[in-house]
Amino acid sequence: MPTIAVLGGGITGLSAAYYLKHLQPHKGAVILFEASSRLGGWINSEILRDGTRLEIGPRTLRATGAAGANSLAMAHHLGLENKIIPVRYGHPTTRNRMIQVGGELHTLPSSLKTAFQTTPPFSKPLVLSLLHDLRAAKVSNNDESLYSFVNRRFGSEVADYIIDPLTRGVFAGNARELSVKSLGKVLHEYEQTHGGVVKGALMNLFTIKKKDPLLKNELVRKARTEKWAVWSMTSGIGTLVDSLTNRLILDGVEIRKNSKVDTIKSDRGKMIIKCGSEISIVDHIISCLSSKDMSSIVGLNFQLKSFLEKIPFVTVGVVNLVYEGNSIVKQAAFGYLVPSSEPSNVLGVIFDTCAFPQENKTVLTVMMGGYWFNSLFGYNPSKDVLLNAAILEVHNTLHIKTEPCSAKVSILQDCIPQYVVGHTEAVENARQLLIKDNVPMKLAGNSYDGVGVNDSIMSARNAVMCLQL
Ligand SMILES: Cc1cc2nc3c(=O)[nH]c(=O)nc-3n(C[C@H](O)[C@H](O)[C@H](O)COP(=O)(O)OP(=O)(O)OC[C@H]3O[C@@H](n4cnc5c(N)ncnc54)[C@H](O)[C@@H]3O)c2cc1C
Ligand SMILES: C=Cc1c2[nH]c(c1C)Cc1[nH]c(c(CCC(=O)O)c1C)Cc1[nH]c(c(C)c1CCC(=O)O)Cc1[nH]c(c(C)c1C=C)C2
Repeated sequence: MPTIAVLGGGITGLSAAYYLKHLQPHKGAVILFEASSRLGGWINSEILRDGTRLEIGPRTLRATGAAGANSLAMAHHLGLENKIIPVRYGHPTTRNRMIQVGGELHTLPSSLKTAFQTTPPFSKPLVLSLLHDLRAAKVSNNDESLYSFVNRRFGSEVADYIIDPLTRGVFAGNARELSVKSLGKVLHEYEQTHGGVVKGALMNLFTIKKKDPLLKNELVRKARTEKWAVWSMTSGIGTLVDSLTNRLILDGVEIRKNSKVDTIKSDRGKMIIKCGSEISIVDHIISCLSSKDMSSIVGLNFQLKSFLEKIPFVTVGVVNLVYEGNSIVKQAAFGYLVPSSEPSNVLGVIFDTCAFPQENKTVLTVMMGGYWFNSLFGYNPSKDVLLNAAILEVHNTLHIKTEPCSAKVSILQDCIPQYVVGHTEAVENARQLLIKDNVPMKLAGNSYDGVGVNDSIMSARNAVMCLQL
């Protein structure tokens, strides 16, 4: 029976081990290596002594799309449905997403009605940007930056006030450097195939779509019927990690914590893993490490290393602020994002307790830095600098004068990979190289096929599906 090693105990690694046992299902040994003493990677739900729940990493999973359905199906199989808290379309956090321009908060248009109105900071109704796209000439290219694509097709206001802040609110990144082909694949395809985004979207209406087989899943159907937009769990996203871990233990997966893989190499169809003084020889590896960590362990395979090294990462400062009382923030909203044109060190602020209320507490999360982290805060800022910046931000923008009753500051070093122009090809080249050299290894995780939790789980599933055992 072949032995499979899963590298990394973040959500991708845990999901890969889960799919090995439940999708294929693999009868041989599965060993999971995790460098640290805890599982979950960037997923980090914390419960304070007074019971207040904080999320330092991800806080919601999208319920929509194929990857959204896939995660829900996994949650269903893990028996988590009673612990899920959905946020339905129509809830203020799905309608009210704000941006800060000139120090003022503005709600982004979120309905057909508001798209026909002129709402500041826009100088004209958003619907006119669709006409801009219909009139804009097609430019044939293989990839370009998200900003330049949107600026060309929809105009500068959509690029500056929607795409720029949204790129900060998902990638903590710079829309002028990130790839439209990787992040807006469909938009890029519509222009290349149909000459424009609106034209492509209209053509798409007439194509027959395959029914997603996951729609048979009870929880997926419930989410569709009840119009869930996003979801979390009663004790936070960490519950997914705990539940997966328990399942893997029952499935007989060998979980090795505190086991940092130092090097891996391929030798006559096997993979050799060096971890401290221990050597393990396995038949296949599913790497669920970030490309950055992976590049430091691939040893002599310089070509693979050079592909992996080219994917940049950004650091995010996360400050969770807790206040006594429920009426600290006046606006009922998801939160707000700050476009890069604003003179601010803040990327955005999430109003956590608006989506997921907690008894007599208001929780806000201020996210800072990202692509601009080092230029704003230097290489080793003290946590006090970030805390003070966060308190000043909510004081100035949300007019919160009271002191938080507790706060948590985290500096998440190199936490979000940046899919820069050319990313899709670089990933494809890295995967092809492994196939060409007969290296029995798959690459999964948020460095390659999407940065969300859903994408990570889906990439684990795809890696397992591609295994030929
Ligand atoms: C601040 C923040 C907010 C986010 N918000 C959301 C959100 O709201 N919704 C959403 O869907 N997504 C969100 N994300 C993204 C999501 O958290 C990540 O995409 C996802 O957690 C990545 O999981 P992963 O398993 O691929 O990687 P990781 O979590 O990075 O896991 C990799 C694991 O590998 C281990 N490791 C590293 N090197 C080695 C080694 N040499 N040997 C063994 N183990 C090693 C690490 O310790 C780690 O546990 C957010 C991310 C951040 C940082
Ligand atoms: C301000 C910085 C950040 C905020 N969230 C993140 C950063 C860097 C990280 C992040 N947020 C989401 C994802 C997953 C995306 C996915 O593929 O599912 C990641 C990596 C979720 C998300 N955040 C926003 C949107 C529109 C989404 C997509 C899912 C959804 O519709 O909810 C916007 C947003 N992010 C932040 C704020 C303050 C904000 C909008 C007001 C914080």
